[in-house]
Amino acid sequence: MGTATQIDATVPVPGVRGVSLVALAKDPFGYCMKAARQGDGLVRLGAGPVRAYLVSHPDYVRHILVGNAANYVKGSIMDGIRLALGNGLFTSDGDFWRRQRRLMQPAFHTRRIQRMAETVGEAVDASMASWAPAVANGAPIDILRESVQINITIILKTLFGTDIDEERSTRLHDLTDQVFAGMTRRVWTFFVPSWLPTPGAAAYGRAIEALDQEIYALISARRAALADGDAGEDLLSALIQAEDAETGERMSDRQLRDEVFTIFLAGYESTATGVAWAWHLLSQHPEAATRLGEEVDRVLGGRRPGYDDLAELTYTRRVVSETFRLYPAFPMYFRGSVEDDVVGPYAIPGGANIIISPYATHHDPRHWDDPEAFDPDRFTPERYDSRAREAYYPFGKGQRMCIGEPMSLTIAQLLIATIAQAYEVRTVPGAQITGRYAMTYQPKNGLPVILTPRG
Ligand code: HEM
Repeated sequence: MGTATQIDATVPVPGVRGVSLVALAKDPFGYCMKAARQGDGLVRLGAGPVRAYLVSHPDYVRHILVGNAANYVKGSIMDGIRLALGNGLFTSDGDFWRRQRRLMQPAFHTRRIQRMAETVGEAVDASMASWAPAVANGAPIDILRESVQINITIILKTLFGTDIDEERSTRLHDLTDQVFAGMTRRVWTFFVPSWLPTPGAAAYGRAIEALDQEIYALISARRAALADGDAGEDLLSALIQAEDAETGERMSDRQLRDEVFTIFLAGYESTATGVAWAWHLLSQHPEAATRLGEEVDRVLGGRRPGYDDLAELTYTRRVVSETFRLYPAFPMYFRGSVEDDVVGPYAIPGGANIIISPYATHHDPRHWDDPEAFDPDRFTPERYDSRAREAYYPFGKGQRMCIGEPMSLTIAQLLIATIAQAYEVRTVPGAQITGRYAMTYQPKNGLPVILTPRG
């Protein structure tokens, strides 16, 4: 339980002004980002009885995620997400979450990530081979679609030890998109009266059920393989065998399903989208692409990058960091306050919905100079000072930080280095690129680029 705080602050949280509720209904993400520019990083959303707050000031974010984290649970906005993820690591709270995190953390150890680097190489090789005809003809390829294909291959191999054909991975991706769409619709329902029907509820239910069948089939195949003595180096085998150090307990089948569903959903589209946005940015900033190319040539001398090269690929890493600043894969995440609290000068009541937005912080000129500019050198040791660190949190903060961060950064760095080594990436003239929010922030209609082999 949170620490009860006497509210004696007198400053009411400012409400949103001059943005119509029609705008909220049409484009809730756009509404939230406009709202974030008002006030000083804590603003009350909606109107009437809605008790929802958008938080983007780094100090207030730190208070909620770190300083008084015990007062902020995942909250009721997550109810719609729980329909899909159940009581997995992303959605659970309290002692149950703590036990699961303790149980699962060892499965994300560095050795597994090192092994995963080989899988990254294989997946990107297969995709690059399939691009050859388009490259030869100067035809565009959709780098988002390709990045999704590569990342889904990596996560399935890492999670289940399974190679997967394109048809199945396309089916899994379609289902994931439907699940994300259902979650997104549910997330915004706290703005509307509870007696209104939620659009798309049946389709959401069907998508969860279909993805469930796929996940259960993959779990039972892995259980059978384990029973046959195939120890398996995959994440799922580690989760099946994980024992609580205090109680010796293992996870139930239902819990395994929730965790696997969570890792699958949290795990590939986020990284895939990030890598695709990186290529979009690089295609628009040839000077950055040239520096990247020079770095991979110098460090790798024509060899494929491996895990041990990552520390040397410092500019590549800065490109990844800057991409996740401009396009944090999860631009918003959610909490609910337990007791009344004081955040900065503001009174926040217990039972309120809280939206934390790294996207809003990362684009705020009060925290970043020229925030819309793509400038990887913001992340040089000289410039990435403590103020910038506070204002940067694509993977969260505090005890609920992303368990997959090292995995995701490794994949992103390796993919960007490998593609930079082989191609120059150019924009397609006339292509209009816009984003859309569907839990992750992704290009709306794909991301066409033209790849030219590097000399
Ligand atoms: C670009 C890639 C990714 C981004 C930006 C990202 C972002 C995040 C964020 C912001 C949170 C915290 C949410 C909160 O505080 O409510 C989180 C949690 C989580 N992420 Fe990621 N993530 C990424 C990739 C991954 C990958 C690759 C995996 C797994 C393989 C993963 C698994 C999880 C899990 C299980 C949690 C819940 C952790 C907990 O509450 O203990 N994520 N992620």
